[in-house]
Amino acid sequence: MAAERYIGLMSGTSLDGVDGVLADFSDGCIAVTHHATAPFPPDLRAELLALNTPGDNELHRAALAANGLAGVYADVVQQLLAAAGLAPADVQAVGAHGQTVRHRPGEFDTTGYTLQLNHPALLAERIGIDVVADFRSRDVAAGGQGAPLVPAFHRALFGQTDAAVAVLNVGGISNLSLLPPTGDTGEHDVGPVRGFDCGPGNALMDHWCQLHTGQPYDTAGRWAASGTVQPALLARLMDEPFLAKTPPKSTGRDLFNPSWLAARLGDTALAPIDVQATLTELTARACAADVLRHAPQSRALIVCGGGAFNTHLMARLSALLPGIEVLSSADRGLPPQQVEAAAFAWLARAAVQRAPGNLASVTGARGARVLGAIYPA
Ligand SMILES: Nc1ncnc2c1ncn2[C@@H]1O[C@H](COP(=O)(O)OP(=O)(O)OP(=O)(O)O)[C@@H](O)[C@H]1O
Ligand SMILES: CC(=O)N[C@H]1[C@@H]2OC[C@@H](O2)[C@@H](O)[C@@H]1O[C@H](C)C(=O)O
Repeated sequence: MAAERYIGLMSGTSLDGVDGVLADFSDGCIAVTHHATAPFPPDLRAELLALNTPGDNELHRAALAANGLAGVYADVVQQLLAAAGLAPADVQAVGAHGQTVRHRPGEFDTTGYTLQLNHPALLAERIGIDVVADFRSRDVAAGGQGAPLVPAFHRALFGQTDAAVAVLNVGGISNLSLLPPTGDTGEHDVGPVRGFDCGPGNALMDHWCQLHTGQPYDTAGRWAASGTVQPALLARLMDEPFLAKTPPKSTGRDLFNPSWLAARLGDTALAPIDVQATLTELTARACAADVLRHAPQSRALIVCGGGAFNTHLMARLSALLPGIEVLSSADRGLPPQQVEAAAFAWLARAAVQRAPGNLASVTGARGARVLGAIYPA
């Protein structure tokens, strides 16, 4: 059988840069064969971050930022082709997520919108491979949240026939997929896959760490681990209505941003190290509470996204979830930083095959929809 290769490109809400994977879907399997990354140039990162907040001359700035993003995406694709010794014609399509700068589904006129900056035409022009982009807007048009989209992929990759498992992605924002046992006879024996955004992942921790240590993130959570959780602050953070909201639900930097944190910190003078400890505890508690509320029967919690490298966060999740094995996705065959990019390779393939990519049980859309728009090479 001819090789069926797809590339997935993800740049998420952490804004740390682009992860790309080359995946081979021959024989119905998902095999990630190569991984490449590229950090954002500092100016581009600053502009993408700034575009998350209303500002002057946004249309012009967004268009130029999208050009810059396509350049970084193209570099990652070239790295993958070079590492694999492949030509553009050897790859069926590239799934390019784009950079979410606003996410307001179901708001305003009730349809609302989700906006991922991207320039798929420019990317197709640079790499000579079909590009699939704009994965979220069709689900929003169908009344859904447009996010999270990874649960269908999580099911394909991590679903077990004999046990319920949960998959937690800790990127800038955290999201959970709840996978019932697929059963020997097929899926959905014990209900549909569910999934939703839990709340903050690394975004607030990264912001605080950068502000007070100059480092982009708290490596292994060591700074947080040496601080003391502040109960009053934690209670104010946990009081956020989004955390208690019933799914379907999704969020982003529109809500969990430095202003949100500043409003809850108020004038209280706390040691920065203790705030970091408290922010890490917020992420751990919000995610653990969701597992216990929605899928306490889960046998395992498989953690992916960069947060899986935060040893302190992983230890807190384990402590808060007795009886549930908390493990990195690496222990189930795919390193944490590759899972989302692999999901967009998988979603690109779905688009090319005109197969639905969303799960209405997750996003709340009126039904299954083919996601994305194809820009031919
Ligand atoms: N060694 C580490 N120790 C602690 N945290 C880490 C480490 N490595 C990465 N991280 C965290 O992971 C983040 C990047 O995660 P990831 O690449 O999954 O984010 P993302 O793609 O922006 O995610 P999403 O789209 O899910 O929001 C970093 O910003 C940092 O907070
Ligand atoms: C609108 C948007 O970009 N959402 C992202 C974000 O990052 C994590 C969480 O919030 C999740 O809902 C989603 O990403 C993953 C890839 C998803 O759609 O499943």
